Amino acid sequence: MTNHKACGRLLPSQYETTRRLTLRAASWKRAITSQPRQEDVAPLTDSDVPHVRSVRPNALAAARERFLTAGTVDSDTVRETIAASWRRSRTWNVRTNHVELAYDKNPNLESPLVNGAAPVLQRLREQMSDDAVSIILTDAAGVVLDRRTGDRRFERRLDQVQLAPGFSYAERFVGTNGIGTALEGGRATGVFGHEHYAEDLEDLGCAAVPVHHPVSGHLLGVLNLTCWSRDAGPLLLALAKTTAGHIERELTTLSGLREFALFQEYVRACRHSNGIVFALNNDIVMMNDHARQALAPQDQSALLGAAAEAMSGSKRTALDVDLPSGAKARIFCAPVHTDSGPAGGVVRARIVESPQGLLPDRPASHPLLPGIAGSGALWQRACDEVHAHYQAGEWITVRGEDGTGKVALLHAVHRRHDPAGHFHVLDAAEPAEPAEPAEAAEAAEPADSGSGSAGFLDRVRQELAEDNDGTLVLRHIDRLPPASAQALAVLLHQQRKTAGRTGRRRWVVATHRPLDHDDNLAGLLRNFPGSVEVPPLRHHIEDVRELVPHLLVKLASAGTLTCSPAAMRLLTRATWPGNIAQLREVLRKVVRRRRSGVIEPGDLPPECRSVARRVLNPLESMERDAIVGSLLDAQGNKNEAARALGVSRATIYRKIREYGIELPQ
Ligand SMILES: Nc1ncnc2c1ncn2[C@@H]1O[C@H](COP(=O)(O)OP(=O)(O)OP(=O)(O)O)[C@@H](O)[C@H]1O
Repeated sequence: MTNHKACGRLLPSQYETTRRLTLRAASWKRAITSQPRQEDVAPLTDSDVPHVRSVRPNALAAARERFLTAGTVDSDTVRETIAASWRRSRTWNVRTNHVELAYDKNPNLESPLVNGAAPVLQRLREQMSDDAVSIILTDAAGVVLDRRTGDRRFERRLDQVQLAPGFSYAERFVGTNGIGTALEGGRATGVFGHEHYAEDLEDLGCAAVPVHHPVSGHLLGVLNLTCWSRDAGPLLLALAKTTAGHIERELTTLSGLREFALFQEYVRACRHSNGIVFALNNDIVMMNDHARQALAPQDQSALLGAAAEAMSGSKRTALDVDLPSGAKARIFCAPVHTDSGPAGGVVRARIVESPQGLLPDRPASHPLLPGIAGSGALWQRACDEVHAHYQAGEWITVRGEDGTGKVALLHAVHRRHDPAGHFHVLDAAEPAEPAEPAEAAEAAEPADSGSGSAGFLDRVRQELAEDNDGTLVLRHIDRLPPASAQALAVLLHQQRKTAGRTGRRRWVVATHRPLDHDDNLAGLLRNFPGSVEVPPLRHHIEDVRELVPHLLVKLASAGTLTCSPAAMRLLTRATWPGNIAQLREVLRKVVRRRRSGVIEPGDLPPECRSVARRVLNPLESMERDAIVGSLLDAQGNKNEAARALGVSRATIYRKIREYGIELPQ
């Protein structure tokens, strides 16, 4: 154990040395106020500000000891952020008594982050003069890229704990610490003294703030300030936030110049080519219409991947790429440079071979739909059918279990053709707004009393009366009482007649669950000549692999959250009775606790733990549904269910075991 650690442990009075703290605080205040645009500093929240000053350090040390020996956390002493990080550190089996890290001898020191941050770090270093504070920049994996320290003794201390260029301070290697915990939580984080998981770090205080790309929002790295724990305080975090803000502003300027240069080259290439053109760098992809039409999504990804690799050599390159569809493309990559470094590159591509023989630039068979994910056969069929009905202007019903993505699919088709057009959803399940008692008594139709359907009919009437083109979705029409369904049928019938006369084109779609019998809705359904079925998620379970990253990007916004193979295995084996809506809800719960890093099985809520033993193909999951349905009809009597399905008793027992079917007693 070093002397410094001994100081941190044995001399708690040092924590209270206000004179020294005041001196440091004055120096940091000077640095904060001398930075331009001070008004941009984000306000400190309770959870940002360490309360280690109000908690006695030996109480914190005792709380840490209790956690390490008994696994219990004293919530009065330990902040929730720290307790959560301690638990993660324990799951990763991080050593508590010694810091020894892997060394990356070639970290990327030419990245836009390093270039953009350099002048900001230099400015701050000059303002901090000889203070024992280290200004540290890491990449998104926590690998230290740049470290600037005024005080030699303090610098030697950081070398001892390998807080030095090339070493990763990710939580999974070091446990709770400013850099790693800020990366895990995706937010500004201070970690002070005994809050560190590793004993070696308990004499240090760190304030770390994630730095994001100003255009893509991707996490680029972390700006971290480290000092002796006894000197640390809320101002350290304020200064770290200000500095991270300045780095992001530098990046905005640099990336604006780079992206503009890339855009100019892209437009030039599009003008001179009537084929496929891409432009890309680490943060953005531009693609012409020809590329979107001619290539299936998986072929686009393969081409982009090959082009990105080819351009890492920063020379003009031509190469042939085998695509997942079986086609072969020839790509020509031209890197684009600016004074401030590489800006990406422009790629022109030609399909030179296709599975059917020579068929250049074969159009993609499925339309690309914005904002949704999924390429499983049943899901694609639903997409194609809805798309075809939209193009024909034919009114349809879209049926499917709750949360299968009916409205999401309609919105995507609408956006593909008419992105600026009017898209309106009226929900029959939504309660009516409360009316004034007198009005309500007058307005209520006898059959609708007590339901929200009167309000729904009014909203439909009002929407139809407005002179809009675009798309109108009537959601959950199966929840309407019979009289309201009839009234709606009359309303829509009149609308169709009027539209026929005036030629006004509004696409009306109704969504509902699968119907056992449609007597109540028969009149209403006659207004919709077409009908499309959206499959339950378990029938296109392979799409979970596409849906998870897609939904995580939306839910975690700024953070970069990925799913480990083990967690993905659990997600693809769950049965998802609530379909995509349930998957989204599960991921939302995960994101609430973790904004970046990797999702492990332990991060998933319990509903994902009871799963089939393997991924079922669509046919198998339909078979499982049929068995479950008939078991439910037969109140769990397996013989009766087997008879109804026309299979033997042995078969139904085998299938129940194979599919892991469990019915409530
Ligand atoms: N293919 C998809 N890709 C991405 N997100 C999707 C997809 N399908 C559905 N979602 C998301 O899942 C959630 C539920 O989808 P949506 O509301 O469209 O389902 P629904 O079938 O219309 O629901 P309901 O049965 O309640 O009417 C939404 O947040 C939606 O954005």
